[in-house]
Amino acid sequence: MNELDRLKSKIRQCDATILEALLERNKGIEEITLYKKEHGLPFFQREQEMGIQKWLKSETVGKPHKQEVEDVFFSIYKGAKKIQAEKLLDQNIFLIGFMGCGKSTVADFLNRELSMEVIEMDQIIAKREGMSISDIFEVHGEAYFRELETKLLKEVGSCSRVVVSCGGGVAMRDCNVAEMKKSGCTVLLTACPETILQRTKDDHDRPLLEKNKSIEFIAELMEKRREKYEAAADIIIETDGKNKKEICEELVRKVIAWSERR
Ligand SMILES: Nc1ncnc2c1ncn2[C@@H]1O[C@H](COP(=O)(O)OP(=O)(O)OP(=O)(O)O)[C@@H](O)[C@H]1O
Ligand SMILES: O=C(O)C1=C[C@@H](O)[C@@H](O)[C@H](O)C1
Ligand SMILES: [Mg+2]
Repeated sequence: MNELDRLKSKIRQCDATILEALLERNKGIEEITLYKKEHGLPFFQREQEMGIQKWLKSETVGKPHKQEVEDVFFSIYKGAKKIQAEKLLDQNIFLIGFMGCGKSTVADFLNRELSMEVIEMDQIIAKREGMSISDIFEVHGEAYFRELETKLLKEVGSCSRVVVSCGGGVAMRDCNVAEMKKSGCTVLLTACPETILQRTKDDHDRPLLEKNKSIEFIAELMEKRREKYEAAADIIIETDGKNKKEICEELVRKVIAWSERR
């Protein structure tokens, strides 16, 4: 064996070692996820993740190719989140509910903690149309916007394991509800009018609320919508007084239970 072949063989040996360790690691992630699921333990442990990252930083101090090594580990950590998500959920998650109930917040958390892809319906529609939701309402009217929502939901049907942060009015149309139920679980987030007002009072991108920021208006619109929201929901989660981690823990548990009941 010449020198070059010997060096190449060393690299191949390293690859085999990395591969074996990675497969073993991934298996460990699956086992931990199942253990947590079976024993009702929390899925989201930010402190633990911070600890792992701290360990990595301390281990790579002064080592060659520090950044490259860290990049690989971050990719492994992200992959581990995906493995966790695959073990826990096997359908799309449609987050529905009144403006400000926390759909985008919950979607963002699931993206960060389980590496789940997020579809922000309002954002996608605004980008496609090249104008804000408020402008779409003003220029083309609400009916036009509602058609765009239905069209987008049909497209989402071909995705798997995505989190869809729906527009607040999506559940009002029966055809939308039927579309969501074809590929996933509909999760209704609720909050009382006082909480909604508190959460939305400083924003200006909700045309239906813009000139109506009062408990009375919110309570009335919420009441008008309640029946439709509840009929559309596979799962309901009350969000008042809960933080996003608590809501997402509840969400994952309830989606698993719903999925097992089916
Ligand atoms: N559980 C919560 N506790 C405290 N604040 C929250 C919670 N959930 C969301 N918020 C805050 O409330 C505001 C509205 O939340 P968010 O944008 O997620 O609502 P949304 O349901 O996506 O609204 P929209 O239907 O208008 O898109 C944000 O400022 C967010 O940080
Ligand atoms: O509740 C609603 O009807 C709406 C909620 C927002 O997400 C936007 O989709 C739009 O402002 C309409
Ligand atoms: Mg939102």
